[in-house]
Amino acid sequence: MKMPVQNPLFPVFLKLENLRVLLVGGGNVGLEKLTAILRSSPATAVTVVSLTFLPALRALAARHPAVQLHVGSYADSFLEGADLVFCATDDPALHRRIVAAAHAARLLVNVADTPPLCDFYLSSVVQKGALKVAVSTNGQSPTVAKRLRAVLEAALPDELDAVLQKMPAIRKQLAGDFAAKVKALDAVTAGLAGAPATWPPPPGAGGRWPWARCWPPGPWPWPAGAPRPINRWMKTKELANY
Ligand SMILES: C[C@@]1(CC(=O)O)c2cc3[nH]c(cc4nc(cc5[nH]c(cc(n2)[C@H]1CCC(=O)O)[C@@](C)(CC(=O)O)[C@@H]5CCC(=O)O)C(CC(=O)O)=C4CCC(=O)O)c(CCC(=O)O)c3CC(=O)O
Ligand SMILES: NC(=O)C1=CN([C@@H]2O[C@H](COP(=O)(O)OP(=O)(O)OC[C@H]3O[C@@H](n4cnc5c(N)ncnc54)[C@H](O)[C@@H]3O)[C@@H](O)[C@H]2O)C=CC1
Repeated sequence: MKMPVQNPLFPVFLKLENLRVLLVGGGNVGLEKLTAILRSSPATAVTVVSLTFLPALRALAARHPAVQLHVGSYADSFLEGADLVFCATDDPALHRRIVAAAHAARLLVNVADTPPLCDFYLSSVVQKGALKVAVSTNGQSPTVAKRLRAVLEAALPDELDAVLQKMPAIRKQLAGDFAAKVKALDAVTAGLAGAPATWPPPPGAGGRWPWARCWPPGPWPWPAGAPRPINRWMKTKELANY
């Protein structure tokens, strides 16, 4: 029997800085959306249309030269030249009109607080240097997504970025055909995923993500005889110094 798909959303990482974004609404929710956009993609050309703007949104826009503020009411003409649309006003009827007009122009729309009207959702974003992890709960609980972000942020070692910075150079040094390179890269990075787990987890660890709580990895020196935590992140450190 076919299992139902729990989350049919298709994840992609957009080059948002190559696109033009229209954001309608300059209040609290508009500020949240603009913050999320600029945190990941600070050079994005965002046009914000709103009757009023929160001072914090004006301040954020002032720090990002590609953001333009238009004081006034939304009009369909703002959709011309937009690639992606965010609705964040306090007017649900306006949101429905914007979605209809945007869809007529084959544009994708995100409507704050109205999942059924969204073509895409925002995610909670974990960032460590070049590494980016996006968390989606399929709209079930943004709060759980936010909590998971914090868990992952704490669990992922800072050395991971050093590893990522080194990988292109390592890849360049490898000889052989594509398959041989994949094999060599798999071998170089085996420590990231391969260290065998110990069970039961060490004291202080537990719950669903014992390894996540093992970072930093427990007391030092580790008590004699106590089982070692999973040491995949120690391997990461070694690889960072490769
Ligand atoms: C469907 C989705 C569409 C979209 O907005 O893209 C959506 C919808 C709704 N959000 C609501 C409320 C809250 N949203 C947050 C926070 C975030 N919401 C985000 C995404 C999403 N929110 C998309 C699904 C994401 C997923 O799949 O998990 C995050 C991840 C990304 C971002 O927005 O940047 C960001 C966390 C960023 C971070 O910190 O990492 C908090 C918590 C807080 O603010 O602290 C609350 C209050 C607590 C609560 O209700 O949980 C409500 C109810 C409104 C009401 O009750 O009136 C709806 C509507 C509904 O659920 O019906
Ligand atoms: N602030 C929050 O954390 C939450 C908000 N909501 C809901 O989300 C909606 C938005 O909330 P906020 O951002 O706090 O409201 P807000 O009142 O701070 O912002 C709404 C913005 O929309 C603009 N606007 C209204 N009509 C417009 C039009 N025709 N053209 C252009 N701009 C227009 C206003 O000028 C204002 O800047 C509300 O319906 C609210 O009930 C729901 C949950 C939490």
